[in-house]
Amino acid sequence: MCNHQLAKALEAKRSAGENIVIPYIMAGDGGLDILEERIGFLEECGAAAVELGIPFSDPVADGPTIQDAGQRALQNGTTLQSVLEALESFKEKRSIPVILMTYINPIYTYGMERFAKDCTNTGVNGVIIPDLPMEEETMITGSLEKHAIANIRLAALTSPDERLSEIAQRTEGFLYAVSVTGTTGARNTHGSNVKTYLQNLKKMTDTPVLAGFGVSTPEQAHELGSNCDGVVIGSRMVDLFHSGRTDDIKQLLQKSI
Ligand SMILES: O=P(O)(O)OC[C@@H](O)[C@@H](O)c1c[nH]c2ccccc12
Repeated sequence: MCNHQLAKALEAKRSAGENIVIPYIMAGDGGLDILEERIGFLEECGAAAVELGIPFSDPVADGPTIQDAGQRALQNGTTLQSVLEALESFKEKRSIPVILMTYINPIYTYGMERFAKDCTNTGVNGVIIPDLPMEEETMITGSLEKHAIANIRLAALTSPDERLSEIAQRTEGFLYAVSVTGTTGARNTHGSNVKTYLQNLKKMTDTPVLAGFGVSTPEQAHELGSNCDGVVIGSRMVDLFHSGRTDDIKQLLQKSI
């Protein structure tokens, strides 16, 4: 699968009238040998795609839940390379798109061209690189384009319209609308400005717009999803997997769609 397949998979959900839901999990949290099972389970629960975090020592966009998951994954020796190897080992067995969420540093160390090529080889469809601003992205966009890996851009609540519009034009796969000013983590409410922010982004692109950060309940998923195309659920998912509450994950996903 490639870039086009991510877009296709999301479009299929959108035209079926579903709220698109993408769960985030931390690769290597609980060990890499359970990765196949977790992705398979999320696919079964109706997830549109899976966002897979690569653990990193300095995760500036992450709150405590994902920081802790990253620490657990690093402690058991998880690296970008070992995650790609794990993904390769069961790539024929999954049909759900996989998106890697990684800071630029691990990619830089791995080698950017090698990274893009190995994403294709291991069946990765897209990437989210939160600490790579638009002004710096040309260091990797050539390689990602060459290997047809979707480069999913992030919009921020604090960006002026002109910048948002540029980001919305450039994004591939979907537009990630960061819906809080702050780090990742479950929250009870979103600001009253989020509704107009999402509606505004929707006008800027035909690519699906998904809201993320602070979404942890089906109510929030539908509230935000009613102003865009769906949501990303991260910290809550990480928490539920860590405590082994798979029934709750199933319910959360099925009620959020
Ligand atoms: O954890 P939350 O608040 O549900 O937010 C999603 C998020 O975890 C996931 O998309 C993500 C994890 N780390 C990130 C860093 C930047 C952007 C996005 C992310």
